[in-house]
Amino acid sequence: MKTTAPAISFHNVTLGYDRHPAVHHISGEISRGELLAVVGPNGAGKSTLLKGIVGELKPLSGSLSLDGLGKRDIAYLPQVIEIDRSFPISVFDCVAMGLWRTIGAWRGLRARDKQAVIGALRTVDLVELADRPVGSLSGGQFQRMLFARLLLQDAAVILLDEPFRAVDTRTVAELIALIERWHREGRTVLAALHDIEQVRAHFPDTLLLAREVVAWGKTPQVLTPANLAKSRTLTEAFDSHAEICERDEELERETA
Ligand SMILES: Nc1ncnc2c1ncn2[C@@H]1O[C@H](COP(=O)(O)OP(=O)(O)OP(=O)(O)O)[C@@H](O)[C@H]1O
Repeated sequence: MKTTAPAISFHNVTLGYDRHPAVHHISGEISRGELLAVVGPNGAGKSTLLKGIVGELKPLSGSLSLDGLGKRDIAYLPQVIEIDRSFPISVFDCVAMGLWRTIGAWRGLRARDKQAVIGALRTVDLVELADRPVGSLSGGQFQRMLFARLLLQDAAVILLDEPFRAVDTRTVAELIALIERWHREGRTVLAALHDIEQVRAHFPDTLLLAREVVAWGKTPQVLTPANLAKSRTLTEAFDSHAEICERDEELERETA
């Protein structure tokens, strides 16, 4: 049973594209301060769920609520492949964008804002590269830069989509330390991940998805061999058959 106030509540929510559900009938709550891994095979709907929370996708049915939180309280890191790395901007300026919420889009940076940017760059060990264009960074450096920007965003809820993709082991350890710091600070952190051992080691709670919820709760109880096998079977079955949501069809027949 959850003891703390929810940060995000799902009410039988279905999310998808062009009216085709990608993840459906999700109900449940994510508590404030939770460190939750969202796990599932390719195509299970992990990114779709995060996009639903951040408001990039409107529910096809059902609803989700951010209890007492606004969109501005959410920081979202999409998958690296969705980010345009050719944007002509320096590492410093890109990280400074994390301050947008506090200083507004058009005001210049004050001395203390610049110090905050340098501090965030120092945390991720990128001060030396502050003047470089973002396009010249390696995959791991680029991801560290995005984490520095998240640090400055100071958000209550942080959503990370595959944050360790194309990142070396040392950087992964540093980024996990930052995630654990956010957790200690009482922020709600969700990360879509595929490395099960990483999840077991660092994430107390897990939501296992396969186009629907397979299991949701304490990580050791969720990541059982039986649940993992079920998630693979369900995702494959959904991918090969379902164009439309069968449960919705049944409901329509019942209520017709
Ligand atoms: N923009 C889109 N338009 C149409 N279908 C999409 C779109 N994005 C995702 N999908 C489909 O929605 C389903 C869920 O995709 P999603 O990206 O959420 O899964 P995932 O669990 O994040 O997968 P991965 O581990 O491969 O990143 C997939 O069948 C995918 O093809």
